Amino acid sequence: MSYVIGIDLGTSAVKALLVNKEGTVVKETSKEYPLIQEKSGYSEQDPEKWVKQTIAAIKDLTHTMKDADRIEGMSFSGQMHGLVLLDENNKPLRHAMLWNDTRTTEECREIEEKVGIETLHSITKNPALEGFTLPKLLWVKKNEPKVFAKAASFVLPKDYLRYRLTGEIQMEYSDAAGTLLLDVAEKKWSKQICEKVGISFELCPPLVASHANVGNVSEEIADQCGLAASVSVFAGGADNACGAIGSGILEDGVTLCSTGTSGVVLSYEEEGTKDFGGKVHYFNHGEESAFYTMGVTLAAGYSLSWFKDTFAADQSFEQILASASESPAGAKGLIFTPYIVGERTPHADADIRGSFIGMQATHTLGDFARAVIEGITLSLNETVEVFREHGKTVDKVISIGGGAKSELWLQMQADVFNAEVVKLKNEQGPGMGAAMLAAYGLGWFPSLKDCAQQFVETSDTYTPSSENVETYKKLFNIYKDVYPQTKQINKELVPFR
Ligand SMILES: Nc1ncnc2c1ncn2[C@@H]1O[C@H](COP(=O)(O)OP(=O)(O)O)[C@@H](O)[C@H]1O
Ligand SMILES: O=C(CO)[C@@H](O)[C@H](O)COP(=O)(O)O
Repeated sequence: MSYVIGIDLGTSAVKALLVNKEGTVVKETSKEYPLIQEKSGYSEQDPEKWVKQTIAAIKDLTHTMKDADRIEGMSFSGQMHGLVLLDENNKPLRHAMLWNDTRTTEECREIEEKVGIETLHSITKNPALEGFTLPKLLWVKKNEPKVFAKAASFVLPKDYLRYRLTGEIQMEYSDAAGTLLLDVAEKKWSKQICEKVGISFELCPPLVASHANVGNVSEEIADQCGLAASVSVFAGGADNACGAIGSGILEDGVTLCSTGTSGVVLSYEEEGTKDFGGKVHYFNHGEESAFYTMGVTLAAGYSLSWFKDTFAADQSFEQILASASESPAGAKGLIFTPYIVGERTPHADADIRGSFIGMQATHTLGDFARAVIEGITLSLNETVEVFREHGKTVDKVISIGGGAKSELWLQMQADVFNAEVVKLKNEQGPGMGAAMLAAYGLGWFPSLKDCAQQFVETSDTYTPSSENVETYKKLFNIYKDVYPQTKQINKELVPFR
């Protein structure tokens, strides 16, 4: 039997899936790495750790295999937007600045001023947001001029990882869309934006399609990973594009909800010409010539991990979720807003911070845990609401990411979104999407849709409970009030951080 490997370079860990030609996940593994947060708003990672942990993960997959020489292809899914700035020898000049690093508010305003909000929107389809790559390039240029002077190119996290495995530098469209330098509809780097903001066009790497064969694993890496050097490497995609592919979101009508470190609600778009007024992101899909829109909650799983690490470090996620399930819908009047690193959708605000509202002496750890999960889900519902306001039907949601391991959370998503929520056999949609790009790139299937028919398998469906739907409708209205009520207070708290 032949195999492909799908690598998902997430924010909390790299996950590797070994998938056979029938679409069965034969083996999976994950290896963690830390976030580096030196100041409030800063979020970085060491690219060398991504490489080291990915090699260890692939080794985990291959070391007990007798037929590792039957692994034919490999592809990648990666956390989006992170700036990996490279010198002329393709060596990183500094740690990567990640998608949840929000230090670049000033640079966002500078982009708006120099490019013009309308021009920026017509070319990139998106507003200037702190998480995107261009503001990070400008921040380094301004604050670390000696580092920037040595820059020869920039790539995104999974592109750097792929470079280290193959020796070839490229970026593909679905991730390039999140840089704020791509003409999304034309699929080419925007000379106009580069010139207006003073970034050399030469820094932008060559662009390829997600399923493009970009080379082979180098002999040295193949040796370290227990692979044959003939393994073909395919470019891969942004984690959310890959999550969509791995969940079969390849046509209009089904919505994706991903609860990883970030939280995402995503919907397929055939064309790149619709206008959501910049309220949600609009990016190129990993399927050629397709697009998607999505809203992002910056700290989804991250809010739960923060809560666990800070208040219940001795408990597993399963134990925390079990105590949350003992608390009723509405957590006895306790509301949490997940703005612990600022927010993106629908409030692009780097200064906002989270709140627990309504604490009372009878609240238990379980009530707090429930409020955290509810707050994250209510935040994701703000994107569902934007989609519905723009005429999209949201009645079936495929749920992936770490949060989809929990039945309580899946049922809560059904109740809050008032939609059917479907769990896949494997919650690792992005890794599966990467494996599918390799399978399609190898020519195993005539299209990604054909591949999805074979590879994407659903398991359970969660239907909304009418009683909880009513409770969450009321709670959602109260939740939406917390942002405007705490915005100014948080601005005044900035100097204390
Ligand atoms: N058993 C569980 N139930 C619910 N959530 C979980 C569970 N295990 C992990 N998580 C959440 O999943 C998140 C990680 O999801 P993952 O999709 O792996 O993220 P990423 O791709 O960003 O690395 C963690 O932040 C954690 O909050
Ligand atoms: O910034 C975004 C999307 O715009 C995030 O969704 C990142 O792509 C990180 O994803 P996870 O590590 O949470 O999967």
